[in-house]
Amino acid sequence: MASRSKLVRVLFQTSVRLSTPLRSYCSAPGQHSIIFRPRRALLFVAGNDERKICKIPTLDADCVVMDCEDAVAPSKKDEARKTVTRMLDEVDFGRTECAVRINSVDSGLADDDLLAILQAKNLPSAIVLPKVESVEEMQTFAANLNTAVAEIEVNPTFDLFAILESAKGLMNLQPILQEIVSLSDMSPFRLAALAFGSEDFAADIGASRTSEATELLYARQMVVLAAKAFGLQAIDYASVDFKDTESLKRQAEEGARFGFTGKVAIHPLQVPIIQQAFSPSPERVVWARGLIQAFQQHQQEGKGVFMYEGRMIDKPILLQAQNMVQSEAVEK
Ligand SMILES: CC(C)(COP(=O)(O)OP(=O)(O)OC[C@H]1O[C@@H](n2cnc3c(N)ncnc32)[C@H](O)[C@@H]1OP(=O)(O)O)[C@@H](O)C(=O)NCCC(=O)NCCSC(=O)C[C@](C)(O)C(=O)O
Ligand SMILES: [Mg+2]
Repeated sequence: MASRSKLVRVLFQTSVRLSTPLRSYCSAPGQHSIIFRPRRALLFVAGNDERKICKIPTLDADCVVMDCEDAVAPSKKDEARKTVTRMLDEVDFGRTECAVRINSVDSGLADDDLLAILQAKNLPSAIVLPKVESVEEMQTFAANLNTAVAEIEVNPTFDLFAILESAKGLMNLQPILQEIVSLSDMSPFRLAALAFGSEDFAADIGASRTSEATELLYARQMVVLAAKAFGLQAIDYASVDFKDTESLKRQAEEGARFGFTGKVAIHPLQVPIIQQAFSPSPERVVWARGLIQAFQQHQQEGKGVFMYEGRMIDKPILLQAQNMVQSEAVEK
């Protein structure tokens, strides 16, 4: 157990670090900044599957999520923790960001996951927390992460991706997110993304999954709304039929139109399709640049609203164009 003085030091240092302004890459109108790091495809891989993890540097994914949760059988949890910890130090993931999905707070396994992962010299930049359902769980998670971080020499700050995957979690979404944001003032994490766990969610509400995903519509839109209200990236569901690349393209493009900023991937085949769907097309970027220029010109002439390429333009459309240009710049 860490001494109280070390815990206080960690809390103080963490809050100092978190007061540093973050770069932003896009923002919803009148809302907070959303973090700059593009996370179009989050490629999951079982934490105990060393062969697949070693392939990650060749796959050009924005982010890999090494999983200690549902991709790992109960009897392999310890093996997964050890493999993930070793892979963090041994594999050069190149441009791919490293995240680790720990087990849910109520599983009783999350603490051991955290303690194991924090033994790595190269810590992951993000922790993925599944099955978020209550404010109390978030308090437990923050306390346990603070304790685990107090045991090590370095003072990391993790991006946190919360996964919403139950009816209870959906009903409690706003207080949960509020609690995470306020806990992050005193903890070594910063809430960065809200993801939707469609498979657990469908099981929880007794829905049957379809390719059109109409049964998920309300929950997905709630996830996007909550993410935008809290200035977070919004990560859409995993399309589990990975051989059906045509449906994946349609589903990913729909997610991008809904306002999601990325999508879970489970197979290498899905990565380029998802990343393409969540990148603005060159034509749209040219359109956005022209619009921004025209907007500035009209502003100088004292006009707030004007026509551009046959469409009425005002401030919200300008903000959407700015998002497009900025996200294209960071994805390069
Ligand atoms: C489906 C599986 C078993 C088919 O695996 P396979 O080996 O049978 O497939 P393959 O087509 O033969 O694979 C081709 C090559 O790609 C490799 N490969 C294949 N997949 C990956 C991968 N992910 N990362 C890196 N490499 C991968 C694979 O090893 C192989 O290379 P090789 O011949 O040289 O060995 C495999 O793709 C896999 O394990 N995917 C990840 C599954 C996973 O992590 N699931 C949990 C996340 S989603 C989730 O939990 C739900 C959620 C959010 O919580 C909720 O909605 O509720
Ligand atoms: Mg799940």
